[in-house]
This record gives sequence, C-alpha cells and structure tokens, in this order.
Amino acid sequence: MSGPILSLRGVTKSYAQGNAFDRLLGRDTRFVALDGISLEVARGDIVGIVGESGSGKSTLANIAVGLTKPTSGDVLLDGEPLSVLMRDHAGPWRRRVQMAFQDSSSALNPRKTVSRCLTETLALRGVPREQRETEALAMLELVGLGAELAPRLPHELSGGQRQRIGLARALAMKPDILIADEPVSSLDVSLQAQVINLLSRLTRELGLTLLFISHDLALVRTLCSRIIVMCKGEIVEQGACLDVLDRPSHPYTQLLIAAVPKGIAGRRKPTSAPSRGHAQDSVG
Ligand SMILES: Nc1ncnc2c1ncn2[C@@H]1O[C@H](COP(=O)(O)OP(=O)(O)OP(=O)(O)O)[C@@H](O)[C@H]1O
Repeated sequence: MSGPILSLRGVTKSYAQGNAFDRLLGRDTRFVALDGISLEVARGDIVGIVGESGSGKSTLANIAVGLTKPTSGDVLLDGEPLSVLMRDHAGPWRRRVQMAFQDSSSALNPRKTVSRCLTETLALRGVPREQRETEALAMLELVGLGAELAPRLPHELSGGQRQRIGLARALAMKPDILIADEPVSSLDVSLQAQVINLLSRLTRELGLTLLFISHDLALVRTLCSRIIVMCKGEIVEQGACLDVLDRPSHPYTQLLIAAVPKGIAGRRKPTSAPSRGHAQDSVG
C-alpha cells in the first residue's frame, strides 16, 4: 500500500476536571490534553515524538494504539478507521499496532515466566500450541537474549533484560507499528545504546514502523528519520529529524534544544551507533 500506514486527523482528547459537586453546579471545565492533532506516518518511518512533560506524547501514543478513545477526530490504519477495526476485539488493530512501555517491571506480570509471557502472546496471535515454545525462543534470540532466561520470572531479570522481554512480547504479535514510550529512560547509557541499536536493527529487518517517544533529543537524533515536536497538546513543528534539530523554526523547539547541555543534545551518538537510522546492533 502506498498511502500512510498511520494517520491522525483532527484528534482531540479532553478530560473532565473538577468533582461531581462542581459538575452539579455546572462549574466543571475540561482539560484539553490533545488539541486537534493531525499527522501522517509513512511505512518504515522511525518517528521521534518529543516535548516537555505533559505535552501529550503518551496520550497520543495511547490513542494510536487504541488504549484511549479520542474525544473527537479520526485515527486510521492504512486508511481504515480505528473505530471500524476495533469492533473486532482481537482484531487487526490490536495485532498490528503494539506498544513497548517505559516501565518494564510493571508491564510484565510478576507471576509469569518469560516463556509463559511470550507463549501466551503467541497464542493470542493464533500460533499453534506445538510451535509456541520454539517461536518464543526465536523471539528471545531476536532481542539478543538467550534461552536460559525462558524459565525466569521478571524479578530474576535485569532492567535491560526486562525491557527487551517487553519488546519481544510486543514483537511476538508481528506488528506493523511499534510505539515505544520512553523505552530506555530507566536504563544506564550502555543499555540504552543496546536497546536503541536493537530498535534500529529491527525496524530495518522486520520493516517495522516505529514511533519513539523520548525526552532525549540525542537519542532521537541518532535513531529517528522524522521528528514531531509537541507542546501543550499541539504539534508545533515536524519534519526530517536532522533538519528540525539543526534548524528549528519554532521558538518552542529552539527552547527545547537550548535546554539540553551543549554537546549532548546536538550530536551524541550511543556507543557503536554510526549514524541516525543506521545504528548497529551491539546486543549480545
Ligand atoms: N486520565 C487523565 N485524566 C486527566 N488528565 C490526564 C489523564 N491522562 C493524562 N492527563 C493529562 O494530560 C496531559 C498530557 O499527559 P501525557 O501523559 O500525554 O503527557 P506526556 O507528554 O506523555 O508527559 P510525560 O513526558 O511526563 O510522560 C497531562 O497534563 C496529564 O496530566
């Protein structure tokens, strides 16, 4: 298909503010978390979504993945509206758009082994029972982890290993779009580099489209081909990643870049990642 894989058209999300008493007196107001967002994501793009805390990045991600319903506006996957695709609960949207979360410890069930976590996801995808163990091991290998982790519980893993299990679980659904919400923020710099390099490799090898939400402009520069800058629920600037980061036109983007210590925002590259969108995988 030649059109955008993901489109948002005039998407707004607002939340009621105030308590029941306020509402009774007609004093309730609504807080607008997303204000008429429109964007298009091309297949295979790696899109960085940046902006200060509270600017609406996670709300946007949750709407794109179908976890949050927009107050108004349309979300389309390959031109088909989310509202139609979501009618079937285990339907195409659920499989095709997956999310990898920031907090890997709460994203995994503490009572389920790595193997069970992956085989259950594979079952959801309809993989026959007898193939699930083998495929679970293949998923572990894909994210650079060994079969010895399969019987372990989440608390028996390191933070970086948990992060990659979360990624493996999202990838086990064979998604077309992966949304990674601050996927490396809890990791140290070398683990960050591993996960970033892994994401870069997987987007190339699996033809994934990646939405990468981050506060770290240097990581976005390294990984992403496009960038979306959000401020107070609106997109204030978007375009080719290097163009926007090197020549920001909106004052908010300029502030965001200026807020990062010199030499870090601009051109830091994680270990062994040669250039944006072409980071080498250093996962062992
Ligand atoms: N369920 C909710 N009810 C009310 N307000 C909400 C709800 N969810 C989010 N918000 C508000 O919407 C705004 C956007 O939140 P969101 O989590 O999307 O921001 P963000 O850019 O992802 O922030 P961060 O970088 O800190 O994760 C915030 O002001 C937040 O308090």
